Amino acid sequence: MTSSNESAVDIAHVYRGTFVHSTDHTAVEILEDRLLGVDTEGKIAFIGSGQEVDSLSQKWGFEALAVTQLGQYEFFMPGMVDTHIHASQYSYAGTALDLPLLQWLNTYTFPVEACYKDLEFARNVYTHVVKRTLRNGTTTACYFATIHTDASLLLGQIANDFGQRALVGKVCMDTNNFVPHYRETPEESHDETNRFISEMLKKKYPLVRPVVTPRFALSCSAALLGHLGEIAQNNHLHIQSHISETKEEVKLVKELFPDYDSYTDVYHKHNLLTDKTVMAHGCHLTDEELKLFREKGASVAHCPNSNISLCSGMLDARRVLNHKVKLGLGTDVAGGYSPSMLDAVRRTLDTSKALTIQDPQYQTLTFEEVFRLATLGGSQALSLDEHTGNFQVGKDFDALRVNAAMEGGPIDLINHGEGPKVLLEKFLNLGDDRNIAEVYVAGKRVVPFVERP
Ligand SMILES: O=c1[nH]c(=O)c2nc[nH]c2[nH]1
Ligand SMILES: [Zn+2]
Repeated sequence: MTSSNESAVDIAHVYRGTFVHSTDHTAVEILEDRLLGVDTEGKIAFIGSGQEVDSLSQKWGFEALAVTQLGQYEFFMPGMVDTHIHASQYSYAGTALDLPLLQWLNTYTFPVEACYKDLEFARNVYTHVVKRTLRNGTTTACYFATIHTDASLLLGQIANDFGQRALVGKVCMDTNNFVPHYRETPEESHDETNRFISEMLKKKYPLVRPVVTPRFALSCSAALLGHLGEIAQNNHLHIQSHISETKEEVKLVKELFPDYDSYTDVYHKHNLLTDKTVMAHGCHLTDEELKLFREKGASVAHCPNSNISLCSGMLDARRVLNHKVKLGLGTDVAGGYSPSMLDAVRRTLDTSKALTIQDPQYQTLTFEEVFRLATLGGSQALSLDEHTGNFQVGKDFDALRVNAAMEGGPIDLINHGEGPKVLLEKFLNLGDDRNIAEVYVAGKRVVPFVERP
């Protein structure tokens, strides 16, 4: 759909209908009867009123007849951002939730992760997790893989092939006394991280990047943490890890790193707390630690399903927001049993309500706020908000075409006259992948999947 037009860019697609998104000022902004144009690079070129279709088509050089019109119960929302998911744990998602974190790691997680030496095993699980998350509306995922470089590179390739925006981390761990066959030497971890980063960057994937991934302080020697901080700093890379998920873990970190002010300080002193760092959980962070997060621009990935499933704790998300610490949501498969960000939205609301039950004065998160955490908040938590997170001209078009009334879907009744805000609320609380008619990443339709030879 290109022709001579006033502007320098060519328009590839134009959509007309309702757009629902978040801004810094408004948790849910509803844009009704808008025209949104996507250029050939997949970026949002313009947003205008539907009434102005003729003047906009002249200005931008598209055929008014080629505009895609959304239906009455349809809307576009930004793609969701899963700020913390273990792709490698997807094989046992939905099982093994009967132990606390550290026993859970030793009993279920490490033995399974050790299997990713086998690239065919890895290919099968990684293909399923990328497809499942995309189908459920995750346009951006921040993945943990395993310690295996080649399998981690394969995850990057699969995300790229299916068109998902992703940060992919080769896990680093040189300490594991319980399952000693699943660990690296400090030298291996350092060298393989460098190889992982350089091979990943060589691919020049448009939407997939490496992320430096120390598993957590209990799995890494101080020397390894120091090396990883240096690698991240020298290459301006993202960093992900876990922090203060359980009280037992916090206590052990204190014993293992007695010379540090706090768990957060352990990462900070090793240059691992930056404005490109996302730390999962943070249930037991102190105010002092949250202040350090804020100062450094580091973010928290709230993983409520996992926090409840492993009985780790309940993150007080309101406190994190009050500290002005960037906050996103994570499924944390497989400590969290669901790969769907809609589940993360619901568990975030449940946790907030449980905190209100404990203290009626507690300011419960609203569904609008949680919608923002799942979209714009997540993009900010991953420092990707220049590219994605909402419908702002110049950002990539990462979007879900939601049909709240999809035939055969889980939402039976929409009352006469209910507007887009109610459709959004119903979708967040009742919807599933049947309501997600299409998924776009950087302007490209990635769901429904195109059958490949
Ligand atoms: O929920 C979690 N899942 C993990 O795999 C992990 N590793 C360290 N800490 C962790 N927490
Ligand atoms: Zn995790």
